[in-house]
Amino acid sequence: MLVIGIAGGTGCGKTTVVNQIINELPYEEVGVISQDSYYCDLSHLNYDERTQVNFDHPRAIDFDLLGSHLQDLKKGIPIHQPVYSFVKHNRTNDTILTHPRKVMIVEGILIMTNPQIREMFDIKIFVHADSDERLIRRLKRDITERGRDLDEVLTRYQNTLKPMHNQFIEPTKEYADIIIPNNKYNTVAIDIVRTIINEKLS
Ligand SMILES: Nc1ncnc2c1ncn2[C@@H]1O[C@H](COP(=O)(O)OP(=O)(O)O)[C@@H](O)[C@H]1O
Ligand SMILES: O=c1ccn([C@@H]2O[C@H](COP(=O)(O)O)[C@@H](O)[C@H]2O)c(=O)[nH]1
Repeated sequence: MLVIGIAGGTGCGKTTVVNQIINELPYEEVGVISQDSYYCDLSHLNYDERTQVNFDHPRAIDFDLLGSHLQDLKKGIPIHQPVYSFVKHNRTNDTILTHPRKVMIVEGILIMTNPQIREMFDIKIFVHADSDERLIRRLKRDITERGRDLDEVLTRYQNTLKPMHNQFIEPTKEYADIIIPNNKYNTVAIDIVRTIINEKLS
């Protein structure tokens, strides 16, 4: 199994890049794991308390569960990937049965901050977009798709997103084998990654 880690700040385009990569690749050969599925279970907190959580700090992620799921997949064992609700700020009761594939892509802002998880990646990719571009994209996405308003996104950006990005996420760029500039759609970089995957699959 080839495990590819794709990191980068919020709104840089990780999910979009993953979808572009797997588009046109054989469905049964490639699987995706999202770090968002591994936000810690916050059922012990009420909704208002959950809105105050710093979701951009590594401790927000259940890396133990992510690590054991990756180990299982490497051994050929299917996993039940949790499903997260950004509207409720919590894990749902649903899971997605995720089968091991020849290529597994793991994407998320903090996946390269954890040394054990980092070591599991055969290829490490960092997607870069400038912070103003990321903020604009996040504003549009969170308002249309994640039930937020302008004030929520800007307050969270100032209080946690920006400082956590600078402290934890941006420094993981140094671990990357490939950095994809993504201020604009980057079809050349996508083609290169797809070629690498196709070589593995052939
Ligand atoms: N290169 C790009 N140019 C313009 N908009 C983009 C680009 N890549 C992604 N987007 C848009 O930005 C938003 C955030 O992208 P997404 O892939 O969800 O980022 P991430 O997963 O890194 O948070 C989405 O609405 C997406 O359509
Ligand atoms: O309940 C939550 C959990 C996370 N977030 C924010 O999500 C982003 C990470 O997702 P991307 O798709 O990479 O943008 C992170 O910046 C958290 O702040 C949230 O808003 N609510």
